[in-house]
Amino acid sequence: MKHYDEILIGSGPAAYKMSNLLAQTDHQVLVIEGFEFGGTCPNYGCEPKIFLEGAVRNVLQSQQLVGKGISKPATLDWQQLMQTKLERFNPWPAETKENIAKTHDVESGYAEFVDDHTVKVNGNSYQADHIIIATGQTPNILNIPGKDELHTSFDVLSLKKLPQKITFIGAGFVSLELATLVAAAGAEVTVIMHSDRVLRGFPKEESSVLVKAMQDRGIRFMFKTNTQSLLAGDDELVLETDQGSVKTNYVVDATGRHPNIERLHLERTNIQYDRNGILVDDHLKTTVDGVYAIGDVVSRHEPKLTPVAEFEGQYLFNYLTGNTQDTIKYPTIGRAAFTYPVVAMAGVNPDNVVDNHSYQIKKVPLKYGSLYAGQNDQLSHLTLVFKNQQLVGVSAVGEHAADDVNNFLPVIGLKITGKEYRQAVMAIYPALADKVGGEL
Ligand SMILES: Cc1cc2nc3c(=O)[nH]c(=O)nc-3n(C[C@H](O)[C@H](O)[C@H](O)COP(=O)(O)OP(=O)(O)OC[C@H]3O[C@@H](n4cnc5c(N)ncnc54)[C@H](O)[C@@H]3O)c2cc1C
Ligand SMILES: NC(=O)c1ccc[n+]([C@@H]2O[C@H](COP(=O)([O-])OP(=O)(O)OC[C@H]3O[C@@H](n4cnc5c(N)ncnc54)[C@H](O)[C@@H]3O)[C@@H](O)[C@H]2O)c1
Repeated sequence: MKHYDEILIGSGPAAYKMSNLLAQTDHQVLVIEGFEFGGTCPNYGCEPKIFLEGAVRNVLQSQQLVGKGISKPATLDWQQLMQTKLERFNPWPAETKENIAKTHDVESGYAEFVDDHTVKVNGNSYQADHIIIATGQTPNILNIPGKDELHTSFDVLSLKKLPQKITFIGAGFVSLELATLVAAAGAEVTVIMHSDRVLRGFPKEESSVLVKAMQDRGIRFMFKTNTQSLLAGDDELVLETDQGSVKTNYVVDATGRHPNIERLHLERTNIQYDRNGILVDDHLKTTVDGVYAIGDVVSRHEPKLTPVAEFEGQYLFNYLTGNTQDTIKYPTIGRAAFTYPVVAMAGVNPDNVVDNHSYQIKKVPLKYGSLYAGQNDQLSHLTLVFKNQQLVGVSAVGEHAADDVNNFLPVIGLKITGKEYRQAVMAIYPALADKVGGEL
């Protein structure tokens, strides 16, 4: 049986980061990928999503400026946009595989464990000093009658012809981002959620601004609604809910994602997991010596995002090659829903600040600045959370909310004061970052 230094199971951002770092060593490495090389983010996640969002944002911005300098708003040609997207993204998995194969052995196929230290793929068994599980997550599918008719984000991001009526179940990142895209392209969109709010984990105020803006563009929200079945009608689908039926042409299940562990056959091993993923210690080691887990498949509190997956890939490389013995420590993590407007945050959520004299919350409307007013952006605002005068949280809603939050991140992560920031940095004016020094 062939023995490697490292076996990487999966080739998404977590494993790809490690694979690239290991390529600079003399380690013998095997990378096993069951589906598209490169994983979720570049093939059917962040990257195609933000690519499509580029045109969508232009269209929505132009609509916002009608009567304020633009006489005719732009319109979106979904088929043309999708064709452009497919031409760019279709070659990526093969190119990624080719790139990995320059320095490592590769297997296309789903890996499974035979025992604690043996992995099998395509009928071949392998062992390694270190086996790294980086298998990510996959969309949930509701267990309702008609579930075979449900689509996922994967389908939407390659949808060649836009259905007239599209319904999303769930109101998290995936649902609201994709609803923004297809609604801008002309689909009639309904978002159904079982709770009374969208984007759990983000501040209520910013999330409510987003819902109002989406409703103003004609997107329908059904709160506190439970989906019961999806039935084929005469010429439409009928989604039955406890609040009545919804006639639609296409239904997207966006009720969350779960760790990709079924195919690994962990029951043949002592590797433990829970519903959030594989259990690891502070060195990302599983409950079996020599076996590690990184990326979205890990059970942890930190959000399941590409930069977090890559950070773990980098950390584990450093740990396994003896560059560090430290336990993993996560930096301040920013996150955003790329809706229109964008909702973004990092650090302490103002909703979680209990009445405590050491905290101060500052609200900063942005619509008065010429940069925002020139785009007729009436919604943008920032919320800053200070603890004993130190910035510990920032959230924002607006067209530029992701960059606005990014601009404040170093202040939180490096724990610097406003005085230290202003002494060290003078940002370009007028631009997004120019407000950081002034607001601290
Ligand atoms: C629609 C969408 C939009 C997103 N947008 C953003 C965003 O804007 N910003 C952001 O930070 N994050 C975003 N994410 C999340 C981001 O894609 C993930 O956090 C990231 O891809 C995680 O990387 P990973 O390497 O852990 O897993 P993945 O990228 O999921 O890669 C895991 C790989 O393992 C493979 N695999 C699974 N089981 C096996 C097996 N048994 N054997 C071999 N291979 C296997 C899979 O096929 C897959 O290729 C988005 C996700 C989605 C779905
Ligand atoms: N911009 C980004 O960074 C980005 C974008 C997309 C995905 N992601 C990553 O992918 C993960 C998954 O995103 P997601 O949107 O699929 O999940 P999510 O957990 O963000 O949202 C799931 C939604 O489905 C609802 N829901 C759950 N069960 C339901 C049920 N039975 N019926 C109706 N509604 C139900 C939840 O209340 C929630 O609104 C995110 O947590 C994030 O880590 C990130």
